[in-house]
Formats: sequence, structure tokens, C-alpha cells
Amino acid sequence: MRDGMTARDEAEARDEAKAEREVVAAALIVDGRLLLARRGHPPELAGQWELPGGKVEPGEQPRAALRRELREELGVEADAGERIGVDVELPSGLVLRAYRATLVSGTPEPLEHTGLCWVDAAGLRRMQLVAADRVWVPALCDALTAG
Ligand SMILES: Nc1nc2c([nH]c(=O)n2[C@H]2C[C@H](O)[C@@H](COP(=O)(O)OP(=O)(O)OP(=O)(O)O)O2)c(=O)[nH]1
Repeated sequence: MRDGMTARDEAEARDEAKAEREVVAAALIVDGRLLLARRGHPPELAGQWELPGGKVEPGEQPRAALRRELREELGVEADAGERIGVDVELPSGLVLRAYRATLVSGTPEPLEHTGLCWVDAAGLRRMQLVAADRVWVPALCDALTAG
């Protein structure tokens, strides 16, 4: 045990460290199309498409983080649902996880991205996705074709 820390402090610190390592990403599907967002930064990812989302803050639940990110990035209220696709280990040590999301209110706008687009399964296969997201294409296409 670390000096001055109780077992509960340590458990919470572990939980926080774990939460800090997760990036949540939204598979937001409306009318059979998936929303993609184009990154403007960092330079090595600029111009590539991703699922909107971001890092979970310490003490934050992943689905709450996703709702916050969609509010900040797109200006919408959304619900976060089931996981989709596999966990992806990012080179930075973060773990990237995708969740189904449903739109509750608002129209997505690119408040922090350089653009948005809605794609069906064929469109998704043509997009230049950030490398980490490419493993999700089959699962996302299944979700799109399942209606
Ligand atoms: N949001 C998101 N990030 C992704 C995806 N795929 C992927 O490799 N990433 C990476 C890019 C970044 O290294 C990291 C998330 O960073 P971010 O910039 O979106 O996080 P954030 O909104 O919390 O922003 P920041 O304040 O840390 O800049 O995960 C994805 O589909 N969505």
C-alpha cells in the first residue's frame, strides 16, 4: 500500500487510472447512416475520419463521457448504448472503445472537427479512417445493414 493511502484510496486511484486510459467513440446511426467526423489535429491524423468521442476524464463513467463528448463536439444530446467492435490499444497506451449511440435531440455540427459526413456501409468502406478505427469496419457495416 502507498504511504497514507487506505485500501479504498488505492482502489479509487486504480479506477481513476483505468478511466484515464480509455477513449470512448460513438457509433451514432440515424436512418441507416453512420456519422463520421474529420479530425483537424494532430497533423498525423488531420484529414482522416473517426467516430466522434474523446478521453474519459478521471472519475467519469465511459457512457457519461461519451454523452459529454457528443454535446461538446457535435452540440447534440445522445444516449450511449451497447459496445460495438473490439477494444483497440492505441500507441499512446490508451484503450479505444466504441459504443452504439442514439440521437435524442439536436442536429450534429462539427464544433471541434473540420467536417462531418453520414455514410452507409458502402460509403464507410470507401472512407479514409484513422488507423485504429479500421478494425471496426465489419462490425459497423453489420450494424448498418441490420437496419
Ligand atoms: N475521438 C476519437 N479518438 C480516436 C478515434 N480513433 C483514434 O485512434 N482516436 C485517438 C485520437 C486521440 O489520440 C485519442 C482521442 O483524442 P481526442 O482528441 O479525441 O480526445 P479529447 O476530445 O479528450 O481531446 P483532448 O482534450 O485530449 O485533445 O484517441 C476515434 O474514433 N474517436
